[in-house]
Amino acid sequence: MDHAADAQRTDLMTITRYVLNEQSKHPEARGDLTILLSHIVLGCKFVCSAVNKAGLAKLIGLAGDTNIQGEEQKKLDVLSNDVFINALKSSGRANVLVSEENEEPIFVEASKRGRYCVVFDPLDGSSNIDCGVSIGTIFGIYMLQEGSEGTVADVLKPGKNMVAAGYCMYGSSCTLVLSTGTGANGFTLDPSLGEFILTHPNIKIPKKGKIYSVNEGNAKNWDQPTTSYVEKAKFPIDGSSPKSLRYIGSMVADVHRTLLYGGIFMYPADKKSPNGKLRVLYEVFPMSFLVEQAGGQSFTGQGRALDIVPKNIHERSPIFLGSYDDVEEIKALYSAAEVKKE
Ligand SMILES: O=P(O)(O)OC[C@H]1O[C@](O)(COP(=O)(O)O)[C@@H](O)[C@@H]1O
Repeated sequence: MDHAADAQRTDLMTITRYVLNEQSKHPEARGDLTILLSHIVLGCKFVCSAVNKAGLAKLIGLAGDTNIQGEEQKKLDVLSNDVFINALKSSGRANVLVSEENEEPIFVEASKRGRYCVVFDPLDGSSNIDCGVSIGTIFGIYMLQEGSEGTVADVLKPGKNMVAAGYCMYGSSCTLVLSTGTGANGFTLDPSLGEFILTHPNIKIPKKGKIYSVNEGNAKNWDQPTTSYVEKAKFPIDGSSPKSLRYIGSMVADVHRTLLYGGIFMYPADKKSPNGKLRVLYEVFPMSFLVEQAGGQSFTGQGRALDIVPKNIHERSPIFLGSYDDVEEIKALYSAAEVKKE
């Protein structure tokens, strides 16, 4: 009998146990973050089951409204948004909420208010919802500033101020990747237990990758550094093999692959959208936080993504994130372009 394997098989590290262990290192937080995260996890489990049975439950298709981004809302967008808002409110630990689907911040009523602010994209990858391709939920968590009762100023802060971030991918398996500032860990939902179990401890992104991920359909509008980077990836001049292009069109799925396999994911600025497409608070920041925790880096074309000080809650930014060396390459191309301008 292989006792070690048995011990490992029976000693389940659930996400709750993991967060409780993390939280024990911060007694001042009184378990509040654990309670908040357990409500986010509940929301992910609900959305996972809704996504899995979307076709059966007539949850495919449009809801009939348009969100602040000008996007037609999908039924699952609206359902996921409601689930997370209610779960966060009922946690009693949330104060200011920012959702991709809501034009204004949501201020939790005083009786249920807590010390955390949550920014989230309830269902990312909308263009892939109806065809069953991997989609996900993205979230970032800030603590209220000292003495604040909870205002939008508590979330218009650099991403490096976040205390935790994560995403949950609804794909062939349901995987939640989380960081509370001490590394990034992946948990897979065991449907038979209804529990997220630690399956990817202490994720370390490969220092250099063989994959680049970008919507090449926008290539004609790219700036020079992005064009040069993709050109080099396809036609390397140093005798190395060309990189492979992988693009799912769901940021959660593209970043998840990048975290595990290495490489670079980018949504650059272009002539049509000079600030890129992806939103700083609930897409760029959480993903950049996780990538940095896994040993990679995240760049905007001008600087470190987590140093951005957002001016509004739906602000967009170009993003280049992934393996340390790959992002270094694109940073070098941007600084060379800067030198040329001078
Ligand atoms: O279709 P495009 O322009 O390549 O954009 C794809 C990107 O847009 C997104 O779908 C934006 O997110 P939403 O679906 O939440 O609006 C990202 O997941 C993805 O990386």
